[in-house]
Amino acid sequence: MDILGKTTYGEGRKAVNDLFSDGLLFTTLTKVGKRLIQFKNVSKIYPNGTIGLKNINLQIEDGEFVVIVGLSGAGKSTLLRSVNRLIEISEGEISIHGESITKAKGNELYRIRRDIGMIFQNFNLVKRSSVMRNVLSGRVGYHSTLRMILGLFPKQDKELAIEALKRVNLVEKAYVRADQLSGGQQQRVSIARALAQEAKIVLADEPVASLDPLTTKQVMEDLLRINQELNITMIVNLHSIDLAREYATRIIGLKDGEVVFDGPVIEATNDTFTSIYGQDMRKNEMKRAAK
Ligand SMILES: Nc1ncnc2c1ncn2[C@@H]1O[C@H](COP(=O)(O)OP(=O)(O)OP(=O)(O)O)[C@@H](O)[C@H]1O
Repeated sequence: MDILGKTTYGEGRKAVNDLFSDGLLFTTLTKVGKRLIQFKNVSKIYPNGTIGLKNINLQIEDGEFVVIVGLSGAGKSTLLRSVNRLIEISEGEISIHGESITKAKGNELYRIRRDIGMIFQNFNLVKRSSVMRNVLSGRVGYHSTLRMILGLFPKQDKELAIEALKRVNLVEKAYVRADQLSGGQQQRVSIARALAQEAKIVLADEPVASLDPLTTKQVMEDLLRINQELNITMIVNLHSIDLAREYATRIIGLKDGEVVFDGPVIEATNDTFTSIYGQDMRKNEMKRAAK
């Protein structure tokens, strides 16, 4: 059976067709070409001397669903946040589709970042604003600051925001205040914000860490659906081995700032996870799964 399940997949396909017929996301989808994220000899040493990353060399291809796993403190957030320079690396270079984000300045940096959406554990929404306003904030990179302060979003942006909300099944909440939604719904609003941004890459830093199992599944399914249907590259930090196995096409295991495993999900055996997490952690996870 398709991993998405027949119903959601069918609905998703219909949404894609609708978007094409509206012409809304047509430009976005036709712009999609081959992209990749490349880490060359990347290290990060924090000002207090802590090593965050040690000589990372990676290449992530267009459309991959990469899950980064590792113990707390292994360097997952540092790796993820270095992609869009939320964290500045100390050595090496990161390039995106052949352009160095490490060296980019001013408008060039702004333009590269516009293609990268970010999803946080705590959702990072403006809680007192409406869902719609939060989703529209994904468009700020496309307009002047003055226009954004005045909230003057063009009609096409509003249509894009509505389509993004439809994709995460939240269109009926468009004019509800963000803090009136459940945690899972708020996370799906942040996914819609990344869609409205027309991000080509989504970085998700522990996106389900504060959610219950059912909501976790909904959020992971949304991420998978936009990965598969819009070919948006996903890089997701997760603590759960089971979720990594279920959703990733590729798993990167980090330990003490170094890549200790990098391969397709099928090659990530129990021994692989034991080497990343240690014996006790792996056993705990297996016990939980058996319950
Ligand atoms: N701002 C900082 N200053 C100093 N050290 C830091 C800073 N941020 C992270 N570190 C350290 O860098 C290392 C990697 O941290 P990072 O947050 O990337 O790990 P992680 O795998 O994401 O952990 P978790 O799963 O707990 O979020 C850890 O030793 C951490 O203590």
